[in-house]
Amino acid sequence: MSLFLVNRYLGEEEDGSVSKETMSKALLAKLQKKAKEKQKRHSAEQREHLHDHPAEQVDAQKKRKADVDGGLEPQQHKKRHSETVASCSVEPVEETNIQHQEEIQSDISPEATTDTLPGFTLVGGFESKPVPKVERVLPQWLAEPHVIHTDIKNNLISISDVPGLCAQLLKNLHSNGIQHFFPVQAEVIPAILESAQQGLLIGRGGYKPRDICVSAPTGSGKTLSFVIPIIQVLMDRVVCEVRALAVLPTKELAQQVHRVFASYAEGTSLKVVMLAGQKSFAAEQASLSEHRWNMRRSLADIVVATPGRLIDHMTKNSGLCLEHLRFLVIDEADRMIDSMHQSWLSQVMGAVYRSRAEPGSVFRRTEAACITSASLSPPQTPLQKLLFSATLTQNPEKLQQLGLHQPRLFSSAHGQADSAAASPTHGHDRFNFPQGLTEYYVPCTMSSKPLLLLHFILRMKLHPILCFTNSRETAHRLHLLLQLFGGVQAAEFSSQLSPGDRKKTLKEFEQGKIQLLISTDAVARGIDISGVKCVVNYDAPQYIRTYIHRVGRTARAGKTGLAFTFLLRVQEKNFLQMVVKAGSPGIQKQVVKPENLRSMEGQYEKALQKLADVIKEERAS
Ligand SMILES: Nc1ncnc2c1ncn2[C@@H]1O[C@H](COP(=O)(O)OP(=O)(O)OP(=O)(O)O)[C@@H](O)[C@H]1O
Repeated sequence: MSLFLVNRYLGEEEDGSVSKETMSKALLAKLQKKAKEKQKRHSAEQREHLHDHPAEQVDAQKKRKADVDGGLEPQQHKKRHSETVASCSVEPVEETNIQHQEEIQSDISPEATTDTLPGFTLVGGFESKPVPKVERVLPQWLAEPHVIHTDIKNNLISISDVPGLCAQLLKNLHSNGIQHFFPVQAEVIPAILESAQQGLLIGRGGYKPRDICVSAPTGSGKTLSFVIPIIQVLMDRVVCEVRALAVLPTKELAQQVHRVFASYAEGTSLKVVMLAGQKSFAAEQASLSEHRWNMRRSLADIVVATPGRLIDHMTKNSGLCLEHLRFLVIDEADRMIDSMHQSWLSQVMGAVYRSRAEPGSVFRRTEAACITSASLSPPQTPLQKLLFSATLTQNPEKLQQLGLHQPRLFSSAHGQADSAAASPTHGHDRFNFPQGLTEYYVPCTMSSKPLLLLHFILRMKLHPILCFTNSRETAHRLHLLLQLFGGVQAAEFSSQLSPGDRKKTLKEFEQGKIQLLISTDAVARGIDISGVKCVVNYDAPQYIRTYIHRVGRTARAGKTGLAFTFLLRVQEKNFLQMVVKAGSPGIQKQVVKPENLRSMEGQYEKALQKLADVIKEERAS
């Protein structure tokens, strides 16, 4: 028995002799015939379409498969469908109804709907279409930088060939052993000098000078490319005010840059002050300014600071006045962008544009905004940002956080015309590696790592070696283990050491008293240690930027150097891909045969046993 009974209007009964049943059957046969014809027509059309568009054939097959309920195969689906139908024991009348409904549904073809209902979008019928790849389009200043040569040795420029440097600076350069400028210096020094041609108070033509971004390999001499022009421009100042501020991510880097500024400011009246927590807060405050007869007098022309200490001085109102700031140097700029959450830049900008000068005065300062003829007319003291990094991001969104004004980019990563980096549409950042650097990876196991390191020092005599670990704990254990093994002058370096100990350790390493310095990434960036022949990544770095800065501690200033990265089997594929994608000229495999390590194994086992006791004792104390 059927669930529903549908009484259908069967037309006028012309002849009373024809029974209702006969008419039903006739109608059913007619409808079935019509449905079959329609089905045939539809499949013929589909075949024709797929023949014209073979690529869609695969999609159509996939779609057909996906359409099957619950992911069943077509056969199963058919079976289930027929079972369902059978279990309902549908009377012929209902069967007619089902077919009739199908017919009605198939009648609503997309064409028919859009034809009959113009302006309506048909929902459904989604098919995967090949979507054109979105290509990265960089702003022109990033896509077309001023190119810097990476080959230092063959592109030296005599210091006397760079115009605009005074006799005192040339003397200081000579006394620091510098006869030639490196390519980055030869490009960037004249650019900064040119932007200050009109003196300190106004930019070229009365306008704000363009900001400058520099992306050049590690050890290519970026420090002097801002130190020299800043000293040159500020040298003629009459009143002492803070006119240059260099911000660096770590205390060690701030000390290093402070030293360079101080040595080139010799023989001038410029005063360089460091705010990095090396001295007490009060001592730093006293070095910034003094008060006499109720007047503040600045004692600093150039301030070198870490962001944290800088904010301390600004918030505690310690006498740091930035209203006359002309140059803001952001060294290791990509790292500084990452620390932007500390909002140090917005605080600096706030202090710079807090000027009390009357509107229209030449000392008036307004932040660069949309350029109109009105906004350009009043001359004002300009602030120029100078950004430096070996791994400067090309991500405009990140750079945008720095609020750059019509920036100019000097970059070596775009140097080779055939390189993918030359393309502005390239999907990821590529960097240049120092020319004198040779990169190797060494396949290893966890237990063979210390033996490999010992092999490099004792057999291959590659010292001084700067060895990087990913954690303080690994650095400490490795140091203890090598001490227990004996025969190697090793030291460890991490943020756990006191500032004094850190300074002493670096000095001893530089003097050659330490053969192996085991360090965390505390010295990975910017630190310039002369004479490092070899860098060992005891733990493979996770990020390409970390790798570039670590290996960049060797092969500096046009010299040669070796970098070895110990890789576990599981790390090999990803690590090598990462390095090649970043633009490495090539990383070679260096296999150390197990028999080369065998003779050290006995002594190493003993050292390992002792290490367990030492660590226990350390934990207990
Ligand atoms: N013109 C030059 N002649 C000789 N030596 C130079 C010259 N310029 C810089 N150097 C030396 O090159 C070394 C590297 O310079 P610097 O530290 O400025 O490199 P960098 O590009 O800042 O590197 P990083 O990206 O690692 O910070 C330093 O020891 C520096 O004294």
